[in-house]
Amino acid sequence: MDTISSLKLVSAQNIANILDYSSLIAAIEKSLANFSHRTDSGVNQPVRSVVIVPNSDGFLGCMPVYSREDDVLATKIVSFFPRNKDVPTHHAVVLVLCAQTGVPRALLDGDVITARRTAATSVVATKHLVNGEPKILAILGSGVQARSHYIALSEVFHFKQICIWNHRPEGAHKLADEIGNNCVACSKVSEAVEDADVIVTVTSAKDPILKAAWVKPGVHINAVGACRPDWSELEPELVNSAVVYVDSREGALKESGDIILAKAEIYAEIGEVINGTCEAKREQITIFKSLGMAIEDAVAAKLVLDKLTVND
Ligand SMILES: NC(=O)c1ccc[n+]([C@@H]2O[C@H](COP(=O)([O-])OP(=O)(O)OC[C@H]3O[C@@H](n4cnc5c(N)ncnc54)[C@H](O)[C@@H]3O)[C@@H](O)[C@H]2O)c1
Ligand SMILES: O=C(O)[C@@H]1CCCCN1
Repeated sequence: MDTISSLKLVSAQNIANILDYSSLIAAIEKSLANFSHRTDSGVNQPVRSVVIVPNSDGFLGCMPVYSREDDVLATKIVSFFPRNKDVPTHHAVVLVLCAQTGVPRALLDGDVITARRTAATSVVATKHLVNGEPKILAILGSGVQARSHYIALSEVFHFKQICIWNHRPEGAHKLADEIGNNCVACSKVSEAVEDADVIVTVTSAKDPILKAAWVKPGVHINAVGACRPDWSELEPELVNSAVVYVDSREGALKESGDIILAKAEIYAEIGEVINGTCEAKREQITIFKSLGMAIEDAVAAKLVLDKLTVND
């Protein structure tokens, strides 16, 4: 048997056409809840293993997972080279294997999956943690995740205004032009976030860009960048003034500089809020620290493969 010739290959374009946010958000919400059941979950997901590539700031992450409920066995391989200029900074593939035999079944482009499942995860966290009906969204960063977060959050919430800041102002202006008339590019982070009900940090910053003094009481923050233990996007005072939620406690304690450097207390996993075992403290400043989990990629890949099978 030739493993390669029997693999189904699924392109980015194909995935972009069929992976809709409404199904994805529902699937991600279920998987986050299931993951946080731990011993009863039937999810076997080690913390991502990371290989550092010296002198490039780059790294390679391997993200395997098995989920009994989803009947899926998969692994994502993702690289992140933040200094890339002519090619994107992130590249990924998702390999799905038969959960009964281990036979490799499909290899999917991982770029669209990563962009959409990360944004869908932030949507789920925002739904559970935002205080009231959010009207103003601030996005810090103007790359791939900034775009997917704008699209995914706008599917669920109706923002009157969107404020974009980027460390290179031309990036913020370009994204603001793409989004249109209820969107402004801001030259300072403080200006972008001062009235925001929801803030998304999606930068490659290694040092804090967002400060406690700039945000409103009760704001909800999705902190999506800074995935290394010595990188952070949030000032420690901000992290320690908030109620901190994470995707995975083990992942956050190993990888999140925002939490490790601030010596912050993790209140709950977002799955524990969905399961009703921990409270959503909506009136306080809430931070959802997202590092990204293999289960998110696996359920997204499964959605794609299920839709392809139906259409075959
Ligand atoms: N939590 C998750 O599941 C998950 C998944 C994918 C990506 N990410 C992270 O989200 C972040 C954004 O990813 P992306 O795919 O949009 O990347 P991208 O390269 O498309 O965009 C990066 C953005 O950060 C800005 N930036 C670069 N250096 C900066 C600096 N020193 N200070 C401030 N801003 C800077 C760039 O101008 C750009 O707007 C990255 O940190 C990435 O690793 C997280
Ligand atoms: O979960 C992910 O896919 C990403 C990869 C890059 C670093 C942060 N997390």
